[in-house]
Order: sequence, then C-alpha cells, then structure tokens
Amino acid sequence: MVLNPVISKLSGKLVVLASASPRRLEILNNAGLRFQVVPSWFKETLDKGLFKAPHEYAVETARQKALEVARRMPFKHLKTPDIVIGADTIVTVDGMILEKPVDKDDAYRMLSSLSGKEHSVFTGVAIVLCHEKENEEVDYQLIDFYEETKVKFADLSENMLWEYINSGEPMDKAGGYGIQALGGMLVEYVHGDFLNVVGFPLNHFCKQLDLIYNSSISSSDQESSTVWLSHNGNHATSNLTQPSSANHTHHIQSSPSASPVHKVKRKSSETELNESSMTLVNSLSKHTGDKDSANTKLPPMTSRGQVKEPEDGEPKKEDLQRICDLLDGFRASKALFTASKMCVFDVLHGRPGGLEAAQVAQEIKASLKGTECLLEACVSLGLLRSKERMYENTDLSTRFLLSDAPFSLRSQILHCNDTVWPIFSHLESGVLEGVSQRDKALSQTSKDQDTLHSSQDSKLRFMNAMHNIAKVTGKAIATAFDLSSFRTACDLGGCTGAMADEFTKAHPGLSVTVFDLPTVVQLREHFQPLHTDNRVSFVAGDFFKDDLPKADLYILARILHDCSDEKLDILLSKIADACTPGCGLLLSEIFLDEDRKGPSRGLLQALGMGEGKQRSATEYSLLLKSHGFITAHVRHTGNLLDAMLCIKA
Ligand SMILES: Cc1cn([C@H]2C[C@H](O)[C@@H](COP(=O)(O)OP(=O)(O)OP(=O)(O)O)O2)c(=O)[nH]c1=O
Repeated sequence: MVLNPVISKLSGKLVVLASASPRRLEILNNAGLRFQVVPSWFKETLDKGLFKAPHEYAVETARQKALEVARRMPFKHLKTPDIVIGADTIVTVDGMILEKPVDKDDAYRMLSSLSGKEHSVFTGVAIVLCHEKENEEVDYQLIDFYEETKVKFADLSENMLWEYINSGEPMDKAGGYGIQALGGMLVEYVHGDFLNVVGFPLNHFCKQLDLIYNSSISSSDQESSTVWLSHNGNHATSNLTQPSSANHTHHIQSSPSASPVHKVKRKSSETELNESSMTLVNSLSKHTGDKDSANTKLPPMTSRGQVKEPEDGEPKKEDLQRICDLLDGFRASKALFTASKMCVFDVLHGRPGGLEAAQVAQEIKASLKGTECLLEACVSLGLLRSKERMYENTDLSTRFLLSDAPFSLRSQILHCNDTVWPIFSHLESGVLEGVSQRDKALSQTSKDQDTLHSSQDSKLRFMNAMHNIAKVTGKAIATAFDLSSFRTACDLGGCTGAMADEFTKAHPGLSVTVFDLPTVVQLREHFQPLHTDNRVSFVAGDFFKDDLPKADLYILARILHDCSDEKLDILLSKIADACTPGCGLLLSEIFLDEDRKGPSRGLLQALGMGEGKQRSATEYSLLLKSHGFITAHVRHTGNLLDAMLCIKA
C-alpha cells in the first residue's frame, strides 16, 4: 500500500487521544499531530475468556476507551470531537495475556514468563469519527485495527529481573517492560513495528487514515472494519455498513515474513461483539433499509444524555425484556431440572422422528397436560425441537442432558434440583443470617421425601455431580499449562478421578494420585476410568488432617472457594509444608473479574452462603503468595472454570 500524507488532513479538526499513556502522547506529538488528551474512564476489565484471540481483546478495549470519551465529551466538555483515538497494548506469551503488573511479584511473574522467549505485543487501535447531526444527535463511525510485533527476550537472571523490577519501570507497562527505556536491555530482537511495542503503531495508523481520508472509495464501501453507532440504551445490534454481514479488516503485518498487506475476513461484527462490549443500534446510516440489519429501532439519545423515552411513555422493550428474563429464570431452571429428573431427554433419545406428547407422558408416567406444558417449555428453551407435534432432542440436549452422554450434566442438574434449589428457597434467611441454609433446607427436604436416600446413595449422587463438572472442564484445565517439568501430581479432593484422567491423558509423563475421603475412594469403582493405564491411583484420607501424598504438583480443583479462612490456612499450610521450592500448585476455580462485577456464575454461587468465598485471580494469587506460592501463569479458559499455576518459592 502506498502511503500518502495524512496528518495534514486532520488539521482544523478536533482530534482527541483517549489515553493517559505518555508514550502514545509522545509518538503522536512527534508525528506532528495536533490533538487534545482526554484519558478514558473505561475500566479495562473485559472478560478475556470471551475473546477467541488476544488481539480481539485489545481491539475491543481500545474501542471502549475511545467510545467512552466520544460519548462523554459532548456532555462534560460541551463539545463534540471530530475524531477520538483509543488504543490498548497487551503482551502475550504461552497463550496468556499480560497487561500492566499489579505489583512487583506480578512483574516478576510476567518477566520470568517472558525470559528467553519470543512473545507478541498487540496494540489494538480504535478511531471514532463523530458525525454530529442537525438534531444534536451524534453518529459514530468506528474503525479499528490491530498490529502485532514479535519481541524476543534474552535469558534473564534473577538478579537482572529484580534489578529491572526495582527500577520501577515495569509498573505502568503491559508485560512489565518498556522496550524504549531500560527494558531495551532485555530485548534480543524485534520483528515488526517498534513503536507498536511502545504503545502505538504509527505507520499502521497513518495507513488507516490514508484509507479514511484519501481513499477514492466511499466510507461505506471501505474495507476496514467500520461500524456506525449512535447513542442508545443497552442493546447490541450491529448495523453494518457493508452490504454483506461480515466486515473486512486490513491487517497490515509488518513482520518481514508476512505479505505487506493481507485482508483478514472477519467474523461478522455481531459474533465478535458481545452485548456488554459495545452499544450498537440501528442508526440512521445509509443502510437503514439494509435487510441484513433488521434491527430493533431504539429511541435515540438526546444531546443531554438521557434516553428519550418513546412519546407514549411506554418502558423500553429491551429493559422490560431484561427484567422478564430474570423473572422467568427460575421457571426455566426448574423446567430443565424437572425434564432431566423425569428422564424426558433419555426417553426421546434414539426415537427416530420423535414422540408425541402422549407417548412421552406414558413413558414418564405423567399427565398429558403436564407433559405437553413441559415439552413446549423445553422447546422454547432450545432443549427440544418439535415438528408437527412430534418432539425430539436438540444437539444441546443430546450433548449435555442424556444420562450417558460423554459430557452429561444430568447429575449436576439433579444436584442443583435436589440440593441447591432447596437452599436457594431459603435465600432470604441466608441473606438475613449470613450463613448457609443447607441444614435447614436439606433436613426439611429429606423429611419431605418418601424414602430417605441412604448415605451411600446421596454420596453417589454428589459424586456423580462432581464427575459431570470434572468431565466437562477437565481437558481445558489439564491442558492450560506446560506441566512437562512435573512427574507426580496429587489431585486433592479429586473425587472420581475424572480430572486426574484428563491430566494423565494430556501429560504422558505425569502420574496422578487422587487424595479424597475414604467414603469417596471406596465408591470410585462406580466411575470407570476413561483409559486403562495405571497412572491414576487413589489414596484415602482427609486433606485437613492427614499427611498429604508426596508430589511435585498439587491440584486444587473447586476446593478453595468452599473453605473457610481457617480451613484455607490449614490446607495451604499443609501443601506448602509438603512442597519443596519449585513444586507446583495448580488451582482451578471461577475467577471473578478484578472489579467483582462478574461473572454472575461465580457471584450467584456465593449466594449459597457457604463458609468460603469467591475470589478474583489477583485475590487467589495473593492468598497463595501468603503461603509461599508465586503465580506463574493464569488462564481464563472460557470454560466453566479458570486456572492458575503457582510455583513454590
Ligand atoms: C510493551 C510495552 C508497553 N508499554 C506501555 C504502553 C502503554 O502505555 C502501556 C500499556 O497499557 P495500556 O492499557 O495499553 O495503556 P495505558 O494504561 O498506559 O494508557 P490508557 O489505558 O489510558 O490508554 O504499556 C511501553 O511503554 N513499552 C513497552 O515496551
């Protein structure tokens, strides 16, 4: 691509850099750009697990930074900018995204994971062109791209690491280093745009401006990822300027091996955007009539920032829908629980063409009316499909709801129905008293049941539920990190050995001892191992009281969140005592967002009022550090559980 003069094209326009980064300011200043700096208030807490690739996370964060400033300025600065530029720089290594370190130990973790390795630096850039309309409304044209640069670190000694960390330079930089300053000492080579590492891919930016201001093609035919936006409430519907439903993005790779420019066909922006990541509406763009963007027309935002309610004062459909979804949530859960418990999905399995409601009613020994209502509700939830009154399983129910499906969640569902549901029926008492209502709920439930489950039956049902989760999450956790330096592992509370199976499958040199209560270990034969090799063994014991089996890696999957602080201290102290320096501790839990605003799966679980608590990755990292374990890697798996690998100092 030939590059033309572009900076002059912006003269006379109100250009805003939505960044507090002194490096970005310096880069754009040196390029002769005249602009204002309005740091973005957007909190960089997007859930990394939602993004399929690291650069998507950086681009989305850059978009949000720029949009926040573009939206705020008309109200706070009483002026609408012409262009707002946002950027986000991340470092990636071993599949992990490294942002700015939270403390020196975090900087150590980051830099030691970069030592001796080639890694990538991605900077996502968002350019928001603001188009003010005669009625004071503002349309935003959003153009984004990313740049990747490869950087190779030398092997760094402990002294080098700590000398660099103690310089203080790492603390406000992604990956914990500044290539343009002392951090330059750590770098063996750079493949690609150096300024991109520093924080802003100036060349790519200029090429993008060239496309915007010098290109002969109109903006609506541009091949960059351009999306039109205007203020709105809170629903994501993308309105593409492209005739097709997908965007094309110029991703200009500057690493010598790649072709100078190649177009990356992007997923339709609808698949890339999650509702919380951007507010898109059907604006009055040139393509309002585009059938592909059959969007819900939403009330525009007035220039004063309030959502203008429709003339008739009716509440916005989207807001009402959101509340109704929550209102109906428990009915949907109970429909799933009941259909699972009554084996509806098993009854329909293997019945070509499906069954009529009457046939299902007969098989599950239920009323026709009740069965019809249940089947129709399951169809509305996507758990069944019906055609001419014949009901069949969907792929979703076949994969997760059949009793014998490889990733069946039926036992977990029964656990939720029989144990969690009664506890949540006492949630108000739980909130009032601040303690678990388990005993009250279950003693009442067990009295209600015709036959009290034997302790073995209830133990088996619980183990089945844990087995379901371990089967669904095991591979993601077992493959989250390079464990080649470990030979023996101990899965504390490993229950049926399902997780241990996944670890031995993923790591041929690893053997795993499952350490769990005698009652659990003696019931393990009910859960056949997934393969025959004998690298999974079982030892009975209580990890709060008994000596732990010796291992060079300890696994804690969904254990810590259930422990009181006192039990945490006992367990982690025992593990620390059993470990020599270099031993590993692999933690698998739901990691809350750093601002504890999600994921709701974790925060709703906390309503069980158990004696434990839900934590963010940083909180777990600090907890483990207090017992001598330094966090080496964190992985948001995008599955039900996240993972963290720590090393005994
Ligand atoms: C890798 C690397 C990053 N950095 C800096 C660039 C960015 O300032 C920072 C990455 O963090 P960002 O979150 O991208 O930027 P920021 O927090 O500094 O500013 P804002 O969020 O307001 O835009 O790391 C360097 O200065 N040198 C480097 O070699």
